[in-house]
Amino acid sequence: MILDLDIGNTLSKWRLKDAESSEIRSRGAVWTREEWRPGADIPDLDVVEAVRISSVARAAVLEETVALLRRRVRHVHVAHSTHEALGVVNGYEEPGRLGVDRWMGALAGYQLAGGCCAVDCGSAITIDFVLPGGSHLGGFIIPGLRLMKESLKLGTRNVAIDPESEADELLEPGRRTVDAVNHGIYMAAVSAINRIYSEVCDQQGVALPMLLTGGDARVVSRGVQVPHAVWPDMVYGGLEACFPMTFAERAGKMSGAPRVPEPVSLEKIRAGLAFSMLL
Ligand SMILES: Nc1ncnc2c1ncn2[C@@H]1O[C@H](COP(=O)(O)OP(=O)(O)O)[C@@H](O)[C@H]1O
Ligand SMILES: CC(C)(COP(=O)(O)O)[C@@H](O)C(=O)NCCC(=O)O
Ligand SMILES: [K+]
Repeated sequence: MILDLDIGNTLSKWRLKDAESSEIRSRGAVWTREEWRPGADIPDLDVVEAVRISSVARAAVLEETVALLRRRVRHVHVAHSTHEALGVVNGYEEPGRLGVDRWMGALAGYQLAGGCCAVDCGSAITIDFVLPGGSHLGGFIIPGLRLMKESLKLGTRNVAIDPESEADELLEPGRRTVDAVNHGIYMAAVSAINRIYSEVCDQQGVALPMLLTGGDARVVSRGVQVPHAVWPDMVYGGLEACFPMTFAERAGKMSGAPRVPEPVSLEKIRAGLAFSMLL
């Protein structure tokens, strides 16, 4: 089995992938913390022959995790943000400082769709752009839904947005604090994504397919008007592309990759932008 680990600021996600069949056998998530203690929510390492890790947690968390895994598993691969990989050139002045989850998402998006806009809705919402030739432009970082809510300190932190709620409801004015906050942060997130996408496509003169991932991707997806696909395993897709192990991976296949969404024309994007400026 291959153990893929995506350690975020909030949650450490894992999945076990069969090295022979490329099937995903199990998956889970635990709160990101200093140590991995064996327990019901942690995979059994006895069946693991290789690990691939993307981590944006504090260095100590990664070091502890890697030290523990190296005692039990032969192959441990840790992803890093580099100047160039798989045809993508990192847009950061200091490439190593780009969050490796963003880099994995950008690489996966490029491998799937060519140029793309990769959006990761986790603790932070990150919006990264890669042009069709492989040039990563950099991106945007805003607080994620939960962080925005906590920063208001209005006592609404424990009332999460119902992931099943419809965008229409979430975009109405709230008539209680908790709704005013939930609808406000939702509007902030989806309007930022819509606007940033249009601005950058306009600047670059290209309509890019958008891919969405992260813990809040599904609910955010409902409010994003830009045609897009939700790809929960996008960060894992970057790990697969960087460290291919299975037959399917060596052939360039990434698990759970969606169909590439067809972007609307650049003219439409520009018309939408011009219209929003007039209001
Ligand atoms: N079951 C869940 N447990 C915790 N957070 C969840 C859950 N479902 C959705 N979320 C949302 O997803 C976010 C975490 O998403 P994730 O992509 O794992 O973030 P990160 O990579 O920063 O750890 C939380 O901030 C929260 O808003
Ligand atoms: C921006 C992030 C905090 C997002 O992390 P996440 O929400 O996935 O936990 C992470 O990618 C990070 O720590 N990046 C380093 C700074 C940068 O990318 O510029
Ligand atoms: K994120």
